[in-house]
Amino acid sequence: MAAFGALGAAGCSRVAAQGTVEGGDLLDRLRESGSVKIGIASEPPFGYIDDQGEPTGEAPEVAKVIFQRLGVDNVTPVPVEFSALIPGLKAQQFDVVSAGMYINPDRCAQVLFSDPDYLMLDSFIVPAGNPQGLRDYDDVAEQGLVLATGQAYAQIDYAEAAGVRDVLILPDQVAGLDAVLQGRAHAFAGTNVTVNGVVEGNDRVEAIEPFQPMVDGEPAYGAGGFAFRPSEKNFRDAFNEELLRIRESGELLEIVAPFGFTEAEMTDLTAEELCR
Ligand SMILES: CC1=N[C@H](C(=O)O)[C@@H](O)CN1
Repeated sequence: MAAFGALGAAGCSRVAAQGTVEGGDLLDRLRESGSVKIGIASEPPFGYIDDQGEPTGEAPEVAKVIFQRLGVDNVTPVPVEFSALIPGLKAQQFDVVSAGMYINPDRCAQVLFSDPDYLMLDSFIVPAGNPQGLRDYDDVAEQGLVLATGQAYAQIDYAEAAGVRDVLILPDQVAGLDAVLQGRAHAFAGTNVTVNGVVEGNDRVEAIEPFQPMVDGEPAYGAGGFAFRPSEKNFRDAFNEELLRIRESGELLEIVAPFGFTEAEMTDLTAEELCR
């Protein structure tokens, strides 16, 4: 049963049975409710729930600043597996994906992206001492080793492009650490900061030197941003305007530095370039 409300342009919005609000301009409705739902993937340091139960990480902290400036004070996290971020966005479970998702042509065919707020190299979790001497995906392919990575991660494409035949798909980096510790995979591939975060304090594993993944001889840039439903171009544009402001002023680096991001991870790349 749907009740019709007076939100947004007259007669354009309606409150559906589950209490979600549909129709009209999304940003207007978020301002009115004072709250926005962000999809996160429980992947420190990109997005996670801290010990106090609060959403934090590189992407949620950037989102908090931008939404405050857009007049939306409360950011409510919706944690899902990484592979459920785009389906969850499309199914209206949340309003924006705030998980540091890499911007690439496959994903651009499904969602709208902001410009990237960081650029990152890859790394692998390997047993301490890196017994196979791994430096990149080509080394894994040449030695016919098992490479684990996360479900729906861009790293699956990088591994396949290099000719890795045995890719073990796992829910996340914690499962990846277990797989390497138990010898089910020779390595786990992820972003440099994810991998370094998960090996910290464990002397049975290490992170290899960060490297630039290549696909068909070209660098596959790990540049992440925020994802929006294709119907929400106005919302994306308003968000992006604020993002570019803090990117240009340097405030972005101040927000993300506590999560291990440095000047080296700042970028001028655009979503348009990454979607090509
Ligand atoms: C932040 C992040 N980015 C990559 C991706 O977007 O596929 C994956 O490594 C999963 N986590």
